[in-house]
Amino acid sequence: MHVKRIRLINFRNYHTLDITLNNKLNLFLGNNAQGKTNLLESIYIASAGKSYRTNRDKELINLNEEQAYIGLELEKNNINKMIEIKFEKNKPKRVKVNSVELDKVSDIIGVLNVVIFSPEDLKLVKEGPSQRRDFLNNEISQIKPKYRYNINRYKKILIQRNNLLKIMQNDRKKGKIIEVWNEQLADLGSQIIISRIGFLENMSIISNNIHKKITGDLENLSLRYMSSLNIDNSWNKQEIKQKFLNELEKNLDKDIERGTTTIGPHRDDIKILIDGVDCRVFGSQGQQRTAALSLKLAEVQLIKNEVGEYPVLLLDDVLSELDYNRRSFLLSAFKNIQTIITSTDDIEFKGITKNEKSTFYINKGKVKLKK
Ligand SMILES: Nc1ncnc2c1ncn2[C@@H]1O[C@H](COP(=O)(O)OP(=O)(O)OP(=O)(O)O)[C@@H](O)[C@H]1O
Repeated sequence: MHVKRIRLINFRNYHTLDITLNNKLNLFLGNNAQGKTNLLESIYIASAGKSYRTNRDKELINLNEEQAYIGLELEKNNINKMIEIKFEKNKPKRVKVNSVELDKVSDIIGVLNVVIFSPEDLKLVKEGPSQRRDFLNNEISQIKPKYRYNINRYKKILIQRNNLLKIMQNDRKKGKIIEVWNEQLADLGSQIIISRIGFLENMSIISNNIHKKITGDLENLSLRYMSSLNIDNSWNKQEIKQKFLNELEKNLDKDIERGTTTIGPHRDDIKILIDGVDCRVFGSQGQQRTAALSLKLAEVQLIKNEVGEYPVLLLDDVLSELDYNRRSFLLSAFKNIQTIITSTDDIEFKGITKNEKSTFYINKGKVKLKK
């Protein structure tokens, strides 16, 4: 799939933008704070329905304006599609696909698949568990819309259960309804865990293949789902659900005392192992970055396997963060994928014809194509 055209009106520091992209490589060059990341963000929003930088849509509207617009034309499976998103201050955003308004913004997920890679992602291995959970949630949602639904429902029920736990701190009798929340949490939670374990099994094989190529066959990468429920990863849904219910009951006193649910998929993590050793604890900084790169690239392959087409790859100023070997690998691995790269400095690409590359200059929210 590829993005053909992007139109922006009053989006962040863009007043009006209308550009046609190359099917292969697009390089956006500009100094700091000119609008490079803003442009990638607009493509990401057309894919996910929301930004990865902020939850407040009004920040996306130009500071001096009341409304903003993202219009994106794409081709997927040889069919043209048009995504349009309108933002208005103090109103929910509206999303249209081929001129038909969607009931729910999240229904946009899956129309355009993108993988975004920024310097922050290189910290995926090093950072705390919430980053890795976000990674799982975002990636699985792109492939399985039902997963997104389950996660959203789970989060809502978790909030209700936690509110009840706080009420129970003063009056335990008021907690009769907790069993209803436990049942729903365990039902959705077990589905979420099953999806994550399945996803990681695939991801482990693909990311290891990539990791071996980057390291010249020197290292083996593997991934393991680490559940706070102490389950065996081979268990079926019913077994996980029963264990979750038992653990919720067992931990009730602790949960009431803390006013929060202390176990469940919202507390789980991924262990990233190099040659069987936990890379987060024992890996060098270089190994952690390579592992993160392997995971991100595996995501691209996984989407291709599930959706049948490669996603669009967005590289936000990430090339300057990689050494020569990793950079060459990244660029050669995905020659046939539409790639949109931002950078402050010009980048030399080998083996790419003139027609396969477009270079744009960004200056204060204005974009010019290099002739
Ligand atoms: N809602 C908004 N209205 C107007 N300007 C905005 C808005 N949001 C962000 N900006 C401005 O957009 C500019 C460009 O931001 P962007 O993050 O795209 O920079 P960049 O080109 O990627 O720079 P860097 O190389 O430093 O990452 C910033 O100066 C920022 O103040």
